[in-house]
Amino acid sequence: MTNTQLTLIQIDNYGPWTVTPEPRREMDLQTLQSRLFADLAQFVGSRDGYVFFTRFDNMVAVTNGLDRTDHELMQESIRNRYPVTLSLGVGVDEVPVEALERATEEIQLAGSAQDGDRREVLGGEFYTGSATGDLNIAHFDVNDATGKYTDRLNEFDSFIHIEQGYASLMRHMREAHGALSFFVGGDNIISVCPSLTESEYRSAIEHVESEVGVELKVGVGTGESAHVAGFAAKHALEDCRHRGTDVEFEAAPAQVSDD
Ligand SMILES: Nc1nc2c(ncn2[C@@H]2O[C@H](COP(=O)(O)OP(=O)(O)OP(=O)(O)O)[C@@H](O)[C@H]2O)c(=O)[nH]1
Repeated sequence: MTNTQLTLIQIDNYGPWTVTPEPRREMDLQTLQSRLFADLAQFVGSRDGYVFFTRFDNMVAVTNGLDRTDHELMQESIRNRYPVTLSLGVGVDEVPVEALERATEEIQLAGSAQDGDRREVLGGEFYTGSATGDLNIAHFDVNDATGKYTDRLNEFDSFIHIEQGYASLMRHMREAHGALSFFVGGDNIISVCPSLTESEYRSAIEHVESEVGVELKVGVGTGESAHVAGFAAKHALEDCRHRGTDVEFEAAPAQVSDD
C-alpha cells in the first residue's frame, strides 16, 4: 500500500500583489516565480522530496520525509527573502488526489487565496512512517521526441504535440487512477501514482496514442521518498530504452545496513 504525503504550496494574496499599486512588469513576475520555484526545488529536493511548478502561484510537492518543522522552516526562509509569503496544506493518502484534496481543504477552510489577512497557514496531517512501498513514481517520456519533433518542427509546433500528450495523459491518470501527472520539461511527465499494474500503465499509453497520436514509454519506481522512487523510475526508463519496451518497473535498491 502506498502512503503519499503531498503539500499544496500557495502564495498568499498573490493576485492583488501583482497589480498593487499598479500592474507589475511581466518579466519581473516571471523572475520571481521561477526563482521561488528554484528555491523550493532546492529546499524540498535536498530533503529527498519533489516539487512541481503547476501554475507557479500554486505548487504541489511530494513531501514524504518532511515534517512540520521542515514546513515551518520553508515558510520562514521564503518570508525572510521574498516579498510574498506561503501557505502550506499537507495531506496523506494511498491515492495521491485524495492526499491533495486534504491538503487543499486545510488552506481553503482558512480563507481565500486573495484574503489580505490569511497568511502563512500551516495545517494538515504528516506521515511519520517510512517504508519502501510508500511512493510510486512513474516517469513518462515521448518516444523519439528529438527525431519526430525537435529536429523537424519549429519549437511552437513541437510544443503543441508535447502539450497534447501531456493533457491527454494527465486527464486519464487523474480520472482512471487518482494519479497526479506533471510536465517537467522537454518531453517528460512525472506521475505520482497509487499501486498500478503493468496493464494499467499500458492502457494509459494506448489511450494517449489513440487520442492524440503521441507515443509514450514509462519507467516506474517505488521508494520511501520521491527522490528514491523517482530515481528508480529513471533507471526503469533506461531499461525501456535498452530493451525496446514501453513499460518497466524498478524497485529502489535495498538500503545498505551498517551491521
Ligand atoms: N526533466 C527531465 N527532462 C529530461 C530528462 N531526460 C531528458 N529530458 C528532456 O527530454 C528531452 C528529450 O530527450 P530524450 O527523451 O532523451 O530524447 P528522445 O528523442 O525522446 O529519445 P528517447 O527518449 O530515447 O526515445 C531533452 O532535451 C530534455 O529536455 C529527465 O530525466 N528529466
